[in-house]
Amino acid sequence: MTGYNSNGDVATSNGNHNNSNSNGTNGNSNGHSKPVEYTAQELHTYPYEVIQEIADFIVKRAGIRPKIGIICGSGLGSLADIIQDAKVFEYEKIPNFPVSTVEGHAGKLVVGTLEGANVMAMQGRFHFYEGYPLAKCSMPVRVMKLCGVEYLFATNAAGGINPKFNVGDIMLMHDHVNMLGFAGNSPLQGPNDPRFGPRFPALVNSYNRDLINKAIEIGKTMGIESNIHVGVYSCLGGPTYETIAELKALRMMGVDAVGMSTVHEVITARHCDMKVFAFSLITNKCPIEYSDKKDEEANHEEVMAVAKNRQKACCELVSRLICEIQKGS
Ligand SMILES: O=P(O)(O)O[C@H]1O[C@H](CO)[C@@H](O)[C@H]1O
Ligand code: HPA
Repeated sequence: MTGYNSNGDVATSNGNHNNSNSNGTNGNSNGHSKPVEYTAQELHTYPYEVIQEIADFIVKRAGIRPKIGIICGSGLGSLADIIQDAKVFEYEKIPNFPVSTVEGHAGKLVVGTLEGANVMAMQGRFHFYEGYPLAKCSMPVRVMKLCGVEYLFATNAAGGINPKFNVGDIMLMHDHVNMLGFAGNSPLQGPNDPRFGPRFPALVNSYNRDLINKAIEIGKTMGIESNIHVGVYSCLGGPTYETIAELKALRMMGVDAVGMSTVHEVITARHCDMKVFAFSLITNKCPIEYSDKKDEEANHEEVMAVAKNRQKACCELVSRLICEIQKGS
């Protein structure tokens, strides 16, 4: 495991310290100072110091402090491809960063500019079903915060439960139902570090109303107003897609779209007082009646194919919203 010595230098697991070496890490070459090994428990909850070290690693090499953080959903990695003057960090080369294991999540952090704003984008997020605890899944949001990010743009691919939604539509999230939270699981579980935020954060108005309204207006000028909705997202643990009974229950609870991500990222972002904008690309319609139709079964290939098809519209929405933020700053 990569660790740090008492000078804050990066060291590799064999104890040899690298000095601006090929894997992008930095440190002494004398080999005398002992690397700090973080325990599995420490990396379970990611202490402030580890997050700070990761943020410093990125900012130092990117040479800029990003203001907007983007998390690309399944098949939506192209949101990061439109970033200019990009510096790309493979997750494997960032000390103490988890690795992406899901198809459609490249595992790269891209830092650069978009519409004149400094941005950082995750091409690949971490999901609970990959075996990561929620604190680890959303740890990059805290890294973003300590890099200087003020706005989180979280995107996802999701199944449409609201019968009015069609495949390819975009649902601007204005609220969520935290099913993992119902089951007693939270990214904020464990000791609270007040340097990030309060022990008991409120989550009403988590989704920035002003940004939602701006996105609706942008949708109109793009001529896609009939494909844009505002609704409630729910995150389940996955990796199974939902049963009909579960989908019926979610619909009764007022859920419009379902996925396996985003909610823990939003919770983490709101805890450290970031402004949040999030949307779901509806990649499949969820059945809420029993039938034998095979084509009603969700599958990840279809999810990614739809996302690829709609990436242009998603990129335009994100770019133009960032442009609006820039106008106001
Ligand atoms: O939420 P994102 O990462 O977009 O991915 C969605 O797509 C995958 C299922 O096809 C799940 O990981 C679900 O959460
Ligand atoms: N359910 C859960 N997650 C998803 C879906 C779905 O139908 N589509 C894309 N991600």
